[in-house]
Amino acid sequence: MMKALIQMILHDKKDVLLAMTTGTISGLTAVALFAQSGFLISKAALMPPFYIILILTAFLKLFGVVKSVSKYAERFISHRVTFRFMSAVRMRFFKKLVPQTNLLQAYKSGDLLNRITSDVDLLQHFFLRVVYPPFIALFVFFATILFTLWFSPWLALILMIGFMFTSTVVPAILIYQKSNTAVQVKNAFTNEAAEYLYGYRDLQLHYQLATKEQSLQIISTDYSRLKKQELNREQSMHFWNQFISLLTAFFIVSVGAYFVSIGTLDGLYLAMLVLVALTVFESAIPLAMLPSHYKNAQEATARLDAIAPPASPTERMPLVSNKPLHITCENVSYSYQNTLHSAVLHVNCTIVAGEKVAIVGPSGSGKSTLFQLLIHGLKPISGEIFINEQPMRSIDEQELWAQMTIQLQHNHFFSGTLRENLLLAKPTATDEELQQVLDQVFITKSLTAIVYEKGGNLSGGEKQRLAFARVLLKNSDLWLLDEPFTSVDAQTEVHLFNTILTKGKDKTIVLITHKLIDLAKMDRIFVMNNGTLAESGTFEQLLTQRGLFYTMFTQQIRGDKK
Ligand SMILES: Nc1ncnc2c1ncn2[C@@H]1O[C@H](COP(=O)(O)OP(=O)(O)OP(=O)(O)O)[C@@H](O)[C@H]1O
Repeated sequence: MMKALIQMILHDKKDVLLAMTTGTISGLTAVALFAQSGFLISKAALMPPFYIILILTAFLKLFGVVKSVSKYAERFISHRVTFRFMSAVRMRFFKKLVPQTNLLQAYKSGDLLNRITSDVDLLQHFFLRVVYPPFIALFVFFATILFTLWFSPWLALILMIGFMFTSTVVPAILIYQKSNTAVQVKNAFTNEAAEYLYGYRDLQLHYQLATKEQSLQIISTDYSRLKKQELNREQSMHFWNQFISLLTAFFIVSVGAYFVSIGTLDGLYLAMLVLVALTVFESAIPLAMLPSHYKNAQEATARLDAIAPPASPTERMPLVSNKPLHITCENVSYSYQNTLHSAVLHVNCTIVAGEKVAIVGPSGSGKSTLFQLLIHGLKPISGEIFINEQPMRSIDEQELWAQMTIQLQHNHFFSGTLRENLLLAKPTATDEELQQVLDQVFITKSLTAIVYEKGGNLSGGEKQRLAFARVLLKNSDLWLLDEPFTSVDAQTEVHLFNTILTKGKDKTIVLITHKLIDLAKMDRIFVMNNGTLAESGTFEQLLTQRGLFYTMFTQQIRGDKK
């Protein structure tokens, strides 16, 4: 991705060039300003005609103004490049991140948050502190060394040695010393903090709060210590830079004084050359921190790359068919990352348009995984799912989801009003329409009722009924519902199940459920077991078959009677 970062920066070639030019002008005029001051002091001591002093002072003013204006322009332009660059980085990252619906399963949420915020933000230093400071330092030093060469090759050599030390030796030491640990510890700290916050209530109930707090405290102390070490290292690098600059000035004074004494250098220029040497190192100050910023950027990009592998280059096509949708699974298998067994294995099935299919099976048999595959939340590891003969993976996702009405096991509710949360499913719905669906799902709250973030003030059953209200509002031709009423009381559940059948009379419906009693009303039942589609058929067929469905059904009936 480092190459990609450079390419993103180069999108703004004109501004990059302008920032470098203004930065170089600012560096050069700073040197010229001090050179001129040194020269003016020496010249004034020789009592030249007044107009000479006047001209020299005018130049001093000119350099001062140019330095300030060019510095301002450099800051302005370089930050403009950085803002555009950051926006491109964020867009690139989010474009890859958003389609990966299973990210929270693969990463801890604290870790993910760290990558989204802190890793992306670390890259803001990439242009400002890594890419262009070396160019400016190089130009300014090169011009200053040439300038000094005009007066004395030896003094130019001293300046060059000083530059070599400050631009290569000091940063090289920093590269050698910098380790990855601070980033890793920071990550561990964020993870621990996120788990502490999410699990606060459970930890409290199990008397484990103090233990967790202790481990959080230990990681936090480790992190602070490492940050302090990093800061110390950076400060020592600044110190060495300053030291080299003063040492160079010292050698220039000593060697220059010697040359003046033997008459190979005019004493008039000595103060000027010393001030030049002191000033030119200012443009090298950012170089001390360059390796640290470079390494940070490298680590951040590696972490971002790890989470967001390049999107598959396959072109997504629109859903071409305008016939009612039917779904076909051909030998579909899926296994989760870092697991040995398949959650779904060699599933073959067809769901024809208008059909009502229930997917049932023991807990952990692969129902939800198959559901996720059907809604394109997961992509099969092998096999293919077709929508009207068109491979699902080739269809534009937005278009696909526009045709599907999906109710997940857990649905999100945003902080706002009930109305706003319902409009998500149908932005054009009138209040009358919204009120109607609320009545159909037996919600008595008003449309203006406040909903907390994540539906914190709603009961489990209310959340499910509101999610179902969204289904009724969206009302596309294909409904996919994953255990929609597990938290709803038995009587309301029967009503809502009937609503599915009446309102979805002409729809294709796929319903995952544990409740087997009412399934006679469904056209077909798929029975999952250990990831495979063990049985399929109508309610009567499956009962006559006396297989897994029959066993589950009789057990459930017995359980209900007890
Ligand atoms: N994110 C995940 N990472 C790894 N394994 C997973 C993940 N999600 C599910 N599994 C595993 O995949 C298998 C199928 O899980 P799935 O959730 O599809 O079952 P299910 O039939 O829907 O179960 P339930 O009825 O309890 O919801 C199980 O063995 C489960 O442990």
